[in-house]
Amino acid sequence: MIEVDGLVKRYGGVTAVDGLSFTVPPGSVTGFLGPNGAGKSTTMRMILGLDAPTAGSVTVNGRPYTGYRRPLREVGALLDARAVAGGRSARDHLMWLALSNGIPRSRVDEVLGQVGLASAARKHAGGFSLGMAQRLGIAAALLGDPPVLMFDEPVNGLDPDGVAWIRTLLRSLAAQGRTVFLSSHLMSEMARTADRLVIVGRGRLIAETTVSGLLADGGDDHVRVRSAEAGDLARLLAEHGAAVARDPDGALRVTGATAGEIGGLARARGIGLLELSPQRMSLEQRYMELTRDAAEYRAGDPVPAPTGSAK
Ligand SMILES: Nc1ncnc2c1ncn2[C@@H]1O[C@H](COP(=O)(O)OP(=O)(O)OP(=O)(O)O)[C@@H](O)[C@H]1O
Repeated sequence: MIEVDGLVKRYGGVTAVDGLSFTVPPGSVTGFLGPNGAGKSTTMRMILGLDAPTAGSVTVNGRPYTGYRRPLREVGALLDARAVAGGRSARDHLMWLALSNGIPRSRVDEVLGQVGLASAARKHAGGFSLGMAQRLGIAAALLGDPPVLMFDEPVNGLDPDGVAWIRTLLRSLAAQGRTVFLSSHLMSEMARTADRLVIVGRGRLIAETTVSGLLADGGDDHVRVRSAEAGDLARLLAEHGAAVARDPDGALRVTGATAGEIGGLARARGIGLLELSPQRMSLEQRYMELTRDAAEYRAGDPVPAPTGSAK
């Protein structure tokens, strides 16, 4: 369990984290989401005691991370896959970590096998591809068999096989009852990996929810209906208490009635339908809507087509 309480971090005039409170419970994968610059990495560094909070506190299984004598046995973390001394072999790197944390040497070969690096164990980590470096970082996180695991953007730069492998690994670690916390700015990735979501923007909490909860809160569900007798249908639906608006292409945008109810009313009145489709806001759209005001950098309007260009 990770408990973040009123956390604040200021760097000079920049407030990177601004009164953040949330909980990461065991037994599930919790995604930490937010646009670039939202304060995710800063928060993760404070969880690991690599940065001191300006205010507030954070505990891991009830104690500050820095209070643990053998921290790798409590929390395994991958913050920056490239932060491995390049001259060492993968095996030596892990061996050094194991010895300094009182972890049996036999764990080194175990975790190298688990992440698929057994055949590269004696190669210099400095020559590793990004995917291999990510795997080595994950091996280091798993080394102490810790109950809490934390990963900053673990799928960055990985090929689809690597992404699928990490997803399965994270889910199995959570299924074993561990606390799994990972950051990403990609909602699509989180939707497939996380159960719970902590969404931040400009250092503040925007939502602490589940993937299904976020979808259910969408609030913009409607039914799109097209008919050659759209005017009659719109009047009929309004008489039955539905709200009807027009899309630019002439389709009706109906709220307050299900697709089944609309179809039933139209059939009873002999009105033919050309299209009847329930519309749900996607997780990605919902996320964009929530973080719209929090994005630090946002693209401007699309570049207009040159005038007089052929269509
Ligand atoms: N050491 C530092 N000194 C000054 N400002 C910093 C420092 N570290 C982070 N910041 C600033 O704090 C804010 C939050 O940065 P942080 O890296 O935590 O965000 P993030 O959510 O991890 O972003 P990204 O998705 O781009 O990695 C940013 O405005 C960043 O410029």
